[in-house]
Amino acid sequence: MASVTSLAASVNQRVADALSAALPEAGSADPLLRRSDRADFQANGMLALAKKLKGNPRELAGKVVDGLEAPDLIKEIEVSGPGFLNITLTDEAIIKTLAARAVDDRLGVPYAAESGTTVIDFAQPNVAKEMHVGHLRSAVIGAAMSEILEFTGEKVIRRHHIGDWGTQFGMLIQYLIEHPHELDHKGGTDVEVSGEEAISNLNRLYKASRAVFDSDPEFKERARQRVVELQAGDEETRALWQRFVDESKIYFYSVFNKLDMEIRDPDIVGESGYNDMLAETCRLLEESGVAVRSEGALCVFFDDVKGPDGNQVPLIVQKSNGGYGYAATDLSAIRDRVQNLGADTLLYVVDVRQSLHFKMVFETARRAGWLGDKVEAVQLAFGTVLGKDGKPFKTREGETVRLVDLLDEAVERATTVVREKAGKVGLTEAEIVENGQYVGIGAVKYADLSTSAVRDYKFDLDQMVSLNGDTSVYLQYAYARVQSILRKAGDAKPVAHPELALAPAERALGLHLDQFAEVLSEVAAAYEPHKLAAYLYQLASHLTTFYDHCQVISDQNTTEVFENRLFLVDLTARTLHKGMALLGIRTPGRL
Ligand SMILES: NC(=[NH2+])NCCC[C@H](N)C(=O)O
Repeated sequence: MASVTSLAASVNQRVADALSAALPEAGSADPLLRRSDRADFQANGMLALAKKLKGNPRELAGKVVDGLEAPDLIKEIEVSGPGFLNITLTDEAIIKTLAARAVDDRLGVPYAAESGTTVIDFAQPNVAKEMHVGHLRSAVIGAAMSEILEFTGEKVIRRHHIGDWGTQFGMLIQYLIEHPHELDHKGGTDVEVSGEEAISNLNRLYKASRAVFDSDPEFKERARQRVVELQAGDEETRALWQRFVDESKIYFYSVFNKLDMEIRDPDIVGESGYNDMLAETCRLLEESGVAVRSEGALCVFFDDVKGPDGNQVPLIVQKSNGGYGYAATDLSAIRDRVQNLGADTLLYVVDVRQSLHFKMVFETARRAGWLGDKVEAVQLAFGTVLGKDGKPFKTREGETVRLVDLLDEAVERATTVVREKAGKVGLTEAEIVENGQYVGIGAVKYADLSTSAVRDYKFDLDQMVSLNGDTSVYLQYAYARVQSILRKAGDAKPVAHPELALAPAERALGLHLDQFAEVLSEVAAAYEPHKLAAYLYQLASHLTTFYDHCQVISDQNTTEVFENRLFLVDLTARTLHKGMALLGIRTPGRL
């Protein structure tokens, strides 16, 4: 696998060389190269540099032009405005670079120069509870980030920090002890249980136990005692707890399956997985003085975290009754992930409403020395999913919307859209059903991934499955259209012909294709998958313009033009496919 130097990087290097030759005292100044409308690229670096060295920017730019020798790469370079450089590349350089990208499925994307181990915490629903849209966001964004990081060479360890511990389990387990057959499935233990059955079982049990808990003080007390036994590792209690976890996993897997997402069992390490570390975590914090006792509770204080009354609001790692909460678990998880899993980066894909929690947890871990001086802890925070009306997403009855219902509806709408066009392509019923799934689930994922994560976004199915605009189905159709051209081309192979003169639409498409690697490395570095979505959308738009101006299959074309255009659309299809796959979205060949 050869990693390919992008056109932008090549040009940048040549301009930088010419710049330091023209002005040795400039050292290794950055030419600040950008894509431009006026030419292919514009370099703005001469302005700042001339200002710094008290020279004339146009003069300096002129010297750079005179000293630049790159006939293979640069067709035209001129000084413009107050001292910009407008740079136009040769057609040959564009096609040659793309040909180098096309050799294998890495598409010339290099492995990151500095890669390490990232432990990514995402897709973390709660046991015995229905999944909601917030869990969708974490799953979709986290899965995409994992794939992207892995593709750029990072070692990625996935952790699904499911909520499987805490006081409500005392209530559930105690209820199950008193009503032993409530979780049973008709037909014995080895019947196949569906996700639907599993969640309805759990919902029923939750409601029933809650009712007793609220009305019967003695039950409440027994439930409290049960938590203690659970946390102390009592065998019978543990076994019953395990049944809740197993039943929930059946449900989680069915939802993830619907989402066309693979979640591996060993990667599910819930809150309970850190139980044995909690006491030690607290002891270390207390001994080092990072945490102090305050009214019986073990607390960490922060100068800049204050409540409305002006008093500091601490992070509570152990409650005054001795119980450990969410923070103690997260701190223990950090110790595990750094010390045992060797993480250099801890990435948390969690709702922005938990930002204060993570800020305090990270700071505590830092004070305790658990992050060393090189481990980075980052929350990739996402905003709230809103309804069409812009208000938090609820049913008309004011309840949280069930994730599965949403997904089913998305697939249903998408299937209608697919069916309307199916005749033209000659899809079979089975293909319509399959494509409906790919389009519906893709639509939900793409809507989530195409806006900056931290912003709230509106869950609007009509918009999501629209054929026009920034939607996954638009991209999927673009992909399918290329596949149809490639099928029509029959045995003809895509061949790059660097000697050809390119039409403007070909150049624009080509230059955009070449940016794939750079976009990916940006996305990986800044944890911004929406930039990959934007890139792919622009790619599809360039493709559309290309179709409008350049026919691939036409009597007017020479064999070389035909093969070269085939080459361009084929590389576009492969780039779309790869990019969409990284986002977790399928690209059917016929749509
Ligand atoms: N390490 C973590 N705290 N991860 C986030 C867990 C999210 C939590 N289960 C929730 O549903 O809100």
